[in-house]
Amino acid sequence: MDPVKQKLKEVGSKRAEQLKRLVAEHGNDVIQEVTLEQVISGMKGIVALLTDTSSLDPEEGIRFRDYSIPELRQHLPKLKDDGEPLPEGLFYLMLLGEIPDRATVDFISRDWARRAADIPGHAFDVINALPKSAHPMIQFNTAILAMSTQSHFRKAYMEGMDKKDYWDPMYEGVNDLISRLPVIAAYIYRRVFHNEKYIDMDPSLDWAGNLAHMMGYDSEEIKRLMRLYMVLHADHEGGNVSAHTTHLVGTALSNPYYSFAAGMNGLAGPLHGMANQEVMVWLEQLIAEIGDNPTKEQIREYAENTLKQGRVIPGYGHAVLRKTDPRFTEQLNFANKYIPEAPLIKLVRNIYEVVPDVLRSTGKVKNPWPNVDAISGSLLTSYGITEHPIYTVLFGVSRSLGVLSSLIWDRIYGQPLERPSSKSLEWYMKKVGFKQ
Ligand SMILES: CC(=O)SCCNC(=O)CCNC(=O)[C@H](O)C(C)(C)COP(=O)(O)OP(=O)(O)OC[C@H]1O[C@@H](n2cnc3c(N)ncnc32)[C@H](O)[C@@H]1OP(=O)(O)O
Ligand SMILES: O=C([O-])CC(=O)C(=O)O
Repeated sequence: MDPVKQKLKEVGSKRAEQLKRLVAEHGNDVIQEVTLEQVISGMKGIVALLTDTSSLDPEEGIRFRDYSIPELRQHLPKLKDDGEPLPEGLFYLMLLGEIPDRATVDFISRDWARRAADIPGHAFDVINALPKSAHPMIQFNTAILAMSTQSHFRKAYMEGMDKKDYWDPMYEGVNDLISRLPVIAAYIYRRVFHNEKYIDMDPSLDWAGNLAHMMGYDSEEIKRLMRLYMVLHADHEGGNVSAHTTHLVGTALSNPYYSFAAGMNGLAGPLHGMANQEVMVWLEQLIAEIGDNPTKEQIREYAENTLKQGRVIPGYGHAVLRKTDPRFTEQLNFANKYIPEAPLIKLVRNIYEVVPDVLRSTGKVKNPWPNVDAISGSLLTSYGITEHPIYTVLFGVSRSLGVLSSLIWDRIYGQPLERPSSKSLEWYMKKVGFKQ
């Protein structure tokens, strides 16, 4: 048996038992009070989900199974000592709660390369049936759904599998799906932006290195950047739109392809993953209007104008974070180390000095600081990956690591159908004694 799966079986059965006991012994304990405002403001701050893969602190940012990003970069296996951690290792950490050794990471790389070779031809046919002008996220999601014809989970369910074993076909499907996403993403990229000049997978490469290779980038620098990108975007606890949606749809026992496609539809929204493309549109407009070397005063004016038009400044603000996103900082450190003079990076740095003040002065923005999307596109563009519409697809490839390892755990825990209650405005008014 696959050693990762074997280990998961041992760890999983113990934790599933613990959860059962916890609910049996403490099911009626009160854990939180909820205000009307929390409900109406998008359930912010309401603890309502069980997710082990990562947790988010408003001040400190993300921790993957208790490891901060700098700690991950220190401890996860790398191809070279001065390189970036391999995303395969992060997948293992999120799935199993411990740092893998290099041999285990190599096993996952090889396993994914093997699985990626079996993508059904119709996944490419449905992409080809779409106009090239269809946004890459439309093409990406269509292909994900098309691949669900191969779902182990659906097959096992139809054959009447005992529900305590659901995690097993879910594990298989999740690994198939993760392994294939770089191939699909690169195919869409080459189709839309490089005249359909496709590049075959190199099964000797790691998962992220292969993505760079299939997109047409074989330099070590871009592979390193891709590994960093894939690690940083992988997870952000369970309440963000893509993770929550994947989980929600999964609770209906939809297969991993359906569940993940649902999450990706959320990622494609401009307030979530698509913000990485929106940032580039905002920057391009700024450059078109003012020039590529704007003063801080000009940036301030441009940002204020955006707000006057009733629009958001993309890449800034967050639903949970109340400080600069460490994923922004990590990318900025990377840029400062390798490409400090890149014009877009200079612009990002200048914007960082101006926009928080502009947002603070509105008096309503809860977090005026940059999030992950404020720099990711500028970094990719500075390395020559200039086609902005592909950025959310790259985010999606990375996000699969977190939300799909959580989906396996959902089935290990036997999480039931998610079904909160909804009430009318009249109900809320009555509940709090509101006088009309
Ligand atoms: C990977 C990710 O998903 S990271 C987030 C990516 N998204 C973006 O960068 C888009 C820009 N940012 C935003 O729109 C928001 O900050 C969000 C969607 C990320 C968070 O939204 P919320 O939790 O509702 O933010 P918050 O509670 O601070 O909102 C309060 C007000 O400030 C506004 N606001 C928040 N951020 C911004 C911003 N960057 N620019 C302008 N206004 C903003 C909100 O629109 C809201 O206005 P309203 O009361 O008139 O409706
Ligand atoms: O946490 C959130 O709501 C959004 C976010 O940054 C992410 O999903 O990466």
